[in-house]
Order: sequence, then C-alpha cells, then structure tokens
Amino acid sequence: MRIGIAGITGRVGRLLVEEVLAAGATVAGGTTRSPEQAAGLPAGLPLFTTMSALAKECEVVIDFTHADTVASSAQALVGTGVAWVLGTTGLSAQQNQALRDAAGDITIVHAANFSPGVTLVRRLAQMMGQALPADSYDAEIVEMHHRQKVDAPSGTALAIGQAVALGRGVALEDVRESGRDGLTGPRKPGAIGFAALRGGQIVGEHDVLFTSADEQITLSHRAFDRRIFATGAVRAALWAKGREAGLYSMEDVLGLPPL
Ligand SMILES: NC(=O)C1=CN([C@@H]2O[C@H](COP(=O)(O)OP(=O)(O)OC[C@H]3O[C@@H](n4cnc5c(N)ncnc54)[C@H](OP(=O)(O)O)[C@@H]3O)[C@@H](O)[C@H]2O)C=CC1
Ligand SMILES: O=C(O)C1=N[C@H](C(=O)O)C[C@H](O)C1
Repeated sequence: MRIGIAGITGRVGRLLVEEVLAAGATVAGGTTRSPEQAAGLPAGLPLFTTMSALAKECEVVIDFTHADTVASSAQALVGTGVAWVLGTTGLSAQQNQALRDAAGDITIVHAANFSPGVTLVRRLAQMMGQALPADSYDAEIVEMHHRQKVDAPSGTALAIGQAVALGRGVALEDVRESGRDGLTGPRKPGAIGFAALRGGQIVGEHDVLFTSADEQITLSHRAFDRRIFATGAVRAALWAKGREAGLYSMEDVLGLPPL
C-alpha cells in the first residue's frame, strides 16, 4: 500500500515515515513547502510542494499540517480516489464544511486525536454528560501542550467537550466558555468550560472534571510520546483504503458504535 504524508517535515510527519514503514507499507512521498527542511528524512524520499502532486503517487494520504491547508487539500483530493486521513486541528466552520463536502466524493477519516485512549475518554465523557445533571455538575476541560502549538483549545479538548454536550443533549457552541479573564461574573449554569495551558515540550494532556457541591470526578489522559498519534493514523490509513466515500471517525476505525 502506497501512503503519502502531508507535512512530512513536521513533528508528527517524521514519526509517520517510521510508522508507515513499520506497518509494511510504502512511503510514496511527502509534502513540504521547503524541501531543504527534509534533513533527517530517508534519502531518496520523493518530496512535493503540492497535495495534487503527492496524490498522483499514493492510495491514501495522511495529513498533519495546518488548518489553512484544508480547503485547498480537499479541492486537490476530490476526484482522485485517494483516501484522506486528516489529523490537523483548529479547523474553522468553513474548513469543516469543506471536509463534509469532499466526503461526498472521497473517503476521509478525521480525528482530533488518533490515540485509542482519547477515543475512549470521549465515550466516558459522553456517559458522564448524560448521567450527571448539568445544573449540579460543572464540566470543565483542561488541556496542556508544548509551547509550539498554534491552536487553542486543542482539537481533543473540543472533541471531548462535544461528547459531553452530546450526552447533555445540547450544542457545544451554545454552552462553551473559553478563556475566562477579568470580571467574568459567576459561572453560567450548564456551561462547558475550557482552559488551555502551554509550556515546554508537553506532548498532550487532557483532564475532564465534573464538580458538584459534594464530589468531583476527573477523567485524565496523558500522551507520553506523540508516536501514539502516528501509529493510530497509520491504522486509520490501512482501514480507509478501498472504503466507500464518507466522513469517518476514529470510532469507525476501532469498530466502536458512533457516539
Ligand atoms: N489528530 C491527532 O492525533 C494529532 C493532531 N495534531 C495536529 O496535527 C497538526 C500538526 O502538528 P505537528 O506535527 O505538531 O506540527 P508541525 O508544525 O511540527 O508540522 C506541521 C507541518 O505542516 C507543514 N505546514 C505548516 N503550516 C503549513 C501551511 N500553512 N501550509 C502548508 N504546510 C504547512 C510544515 O511543513 P513545511 O514547513 O515543511 O511545509 C510543518 O512541518 C496540528 O494541527 C496538530 O494540532 C498533532 C498531534 C496529534
Ligand atoms: O498539537 C499537538 O501537539 C496535538 N494536537 C492535537 C489536538 O489539538 O488535540 C492532539 C494532541 O493533543 C497533540
């Protein structure tokens, strides 16, 4: 199987090269805006500056880049039959719409976090949202990442928040409280709060807290090594090949029922 890697010089991109090879697949090439950054990648690896050029060489592309690339990548992949495993976070409403539109024609697996652990945390968060009344249990999500991260709250924090909202039968946009600062007034009843911390080289930490007057329940996930994201994405790529067009999640890849 021929897998292309968009963002091949990145933190996750470089690990994807190793994990694709470890899975017995072929690295068909990768994209970079500046091929001189390719130091340390295996010699002779084909490098391209556009998604269209990479798509001609592979059956599946794994993409960990930047939200700004999503619309043009969707345009480049539609009509090619190439499946798209997308790990990029920080997507706007329009960029998410571009994904849904492209999924009418190609197979897309999109996950804010490809680790099996976070996939299960989301499920537990949904159950807690459903079981613990929103007027007495305050839901807060705290995440911490490395200092280079460009989006906040993390895609994972938002995906966990969506699971809690689903459990509560509300839309996250209606109850989301991010970035409290200054004279905020008391916490809004039923709010789902987010706090984002940044520092050093932290790979990814997420805590979901449900706090009432009488007790607190915390779900915690710690990624010790970002290789967990690369192995999950390669697993998704192997699963996606030849699959019917549509927008799929990590739940689909792991064979879990949808949230
Ligand atoms: N779903 C998941 O499990 C995970 C998701 N992520 C997400 O994946 C993304 C990448 O993370 P990470 O590898 O740490 O980031 P990096 O910045 O290390 O790598 C991203 C690569 O994408 C390329 N890139 C960056 N901006 C652009 C742009 N505007 N246009 C085209 N290419 C661009 C760069 O390559 P070059 O300069 O060579 O062009 C860069 O090396 C982020 O959105 C992050 O949140 C991260 C970890 C896990
Ligand atoms: O940028 C990162 O590093 C990570 N991004 C993803 C996110 O935004 O949730 C996943 C993981 O936490 C690492």
